[in-house]
Amino acid sequence: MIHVRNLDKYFDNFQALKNVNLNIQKGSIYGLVGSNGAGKTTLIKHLTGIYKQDQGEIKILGEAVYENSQLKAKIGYIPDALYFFPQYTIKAMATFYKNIYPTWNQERYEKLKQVFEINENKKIHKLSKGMQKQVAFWLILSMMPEVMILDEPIDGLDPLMRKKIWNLVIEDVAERQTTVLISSHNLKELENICDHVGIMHQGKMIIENNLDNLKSDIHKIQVVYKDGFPTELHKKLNILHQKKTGSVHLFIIKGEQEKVLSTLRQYQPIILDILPLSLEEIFIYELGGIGYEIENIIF
Ligand SMILES: Nc1ncnc2c1ncn2[C@@H]1O[C@H](COP(=O)(O)OP(=O)(O)OP(=O)(O)O)[C@@H](O)[C@H]1O
Repeated sequence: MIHVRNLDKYFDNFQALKNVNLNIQKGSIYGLVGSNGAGKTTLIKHLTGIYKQDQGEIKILGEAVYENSQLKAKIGYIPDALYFFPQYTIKAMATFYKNIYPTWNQERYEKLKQVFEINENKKIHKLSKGMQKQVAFWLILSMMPEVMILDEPIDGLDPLMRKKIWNLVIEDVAERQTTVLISSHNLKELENICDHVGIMHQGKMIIENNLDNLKSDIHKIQVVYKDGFPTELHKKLNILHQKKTGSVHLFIIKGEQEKVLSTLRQYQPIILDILPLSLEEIFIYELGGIGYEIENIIF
């Protein structure tokens, strides 16, 4: 559905995107995460046809998106910095959308009034930041796009509204096989709704995978050995992080789970537990593994 191949983008001499690849299947909810300045918004602006790449290929529904207005009409986009026409009310903005997007669904717009509970005759620029985000979702959900691209979409929304909106997005994906890309620093929420994740850092896509596969390749393990941790294990395992509390060693180890466990078992541990690993932890340790200062990561 969305395929990006070897994408490069320069701003003057600065290379913001370096050989980026991205693949999103139809009906998938894809979480795009990364360190600050990694290139997420720049990538998204290519997917929405705002920027033209210097190198590489971008295909959405099999077509190039740049200067392709027919394809753009199938893509619903919530940018990180929202823009509405000055002086427009919600109703006027909805009419504008109705005229532009052939898939606009007035019935849905009317139904969603009950979810958002904002008077449609209000001028959008007079609404709070969070309410403006709600309006953006109200409009995008009513335009029934094939693809939704959401850049930091939940910033400024209260927890209840975030939950309501995610439910609407998930329902939409289930009913219509919408394809969704969400860029966010809120990894806890992304983890609950995404099936695939791409992690960016310094202009590169460093990992792209199904969330379950990502979790099956990295493990949090608590282990206790009678005579302390056998030092030779350091050579046999890909340890991304470790911490010792009393006799308990906590490790983040990359690799196939069975192999990791059998290696640890060779030295007869007294305790060997696998603990659940969150997307937030995967993000921290994967980036830590490529030399990014863990302390610098801002969520
Ligand atoms: N129009 C531009 N001109 C010059 N440099 C730019 C421009 N837009 C982005 N950049 C640079 O490209 C890099 C990537 O920026 P981008 O906004 O894509 O990052 P991001 O991953 O979305 O970051 P954040 O999580 O902080 O929002 C940054 O170093 C940024 O300064």
